[in-house]
Amino acid sequence: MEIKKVWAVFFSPTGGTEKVATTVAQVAAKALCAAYDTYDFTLPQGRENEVVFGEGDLVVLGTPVIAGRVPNLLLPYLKEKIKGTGAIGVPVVSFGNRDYDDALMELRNIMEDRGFQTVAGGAFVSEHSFSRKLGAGRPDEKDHALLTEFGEKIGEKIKQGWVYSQPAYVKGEEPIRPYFTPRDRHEGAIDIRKVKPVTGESCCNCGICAEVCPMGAISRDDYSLIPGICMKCCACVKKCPTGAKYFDDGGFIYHKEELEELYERRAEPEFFV
Ligand SMILES: Cc1cc2nc3c(=O)[nH]c(=O)nc-3n(C[C@H](O)[C@H](O)[C@H](O)COP(=O)(O)O)c2cc1C
Repeated sequence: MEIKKVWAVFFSPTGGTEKVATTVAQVAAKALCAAYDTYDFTLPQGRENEVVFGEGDLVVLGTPVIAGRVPNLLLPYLKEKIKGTGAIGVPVVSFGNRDYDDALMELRNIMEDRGFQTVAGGAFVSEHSFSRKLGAGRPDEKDHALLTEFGEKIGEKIKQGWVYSQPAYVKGEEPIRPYFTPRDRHEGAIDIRKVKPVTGESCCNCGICAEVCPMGAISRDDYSLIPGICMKCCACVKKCPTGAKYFDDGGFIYHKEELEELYERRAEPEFFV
């Protein structure tokens, strides 16, 4: 099977998933002596048109893990606008040092349904969207060695004459489990679905927050207003040059602090080739 082009295709509000998908795809392209290209569907304009891959393409498709799953706000795009038509697929997810639960298996299943022939899959750690502590500095040198090993193994597997017979094995449970729910001290569910960041006085009206919001949720007339849906990806928080955007919701802060406390240990990437 000849691979002509290896693609890194990703949704990456704060850059972790992009690092994961592009590193794996670049290494695999080199191993297969194939061309390399990227497709970024982080911003709303990147999700307007259909993207069709086909025979001769190897697509490394990456999303962050949200509540142990593929981000539900991306499902319409993934299930309607990305087509595999026989391309080889590699699902990759990046998670913030807690766990990836069933996200990798869910992404593999979506790729299969969209006509990709999955050959491998992997879950890698990046800094957690909510935090500067959780997964800080990840993917680091040790992660890069594993990302490289994964990309090389994909190349080797295909060069050795791999022929598709069934979806790639990845870790996860089927049926896919429900979304991970944060809990308070009394085991009550913390519902952060409607929570949105607030804007402090240091806002200098540069508009970067509105430009980087993957949901196009921030008003272009008044950057302190968020009329659209917020997925809490924290692109606006982490990319604000003056630190003006932040979350002040009690449930959100409790959950973030609890994550930082409970998941201080180093989670390791896992890949399946
Ligand atoms: C709403 C939300 C839920 C998340 N849930 C999880 C989770 O269940 N497990 C985990 O380890 N990380 C979780 N994360 C962290 C992201 O998966 C992680 O930071 C990811 O690398 C971000 O990708 P990006 O840098 O490409 O934006 C969550 C992030 C957000 C915004």
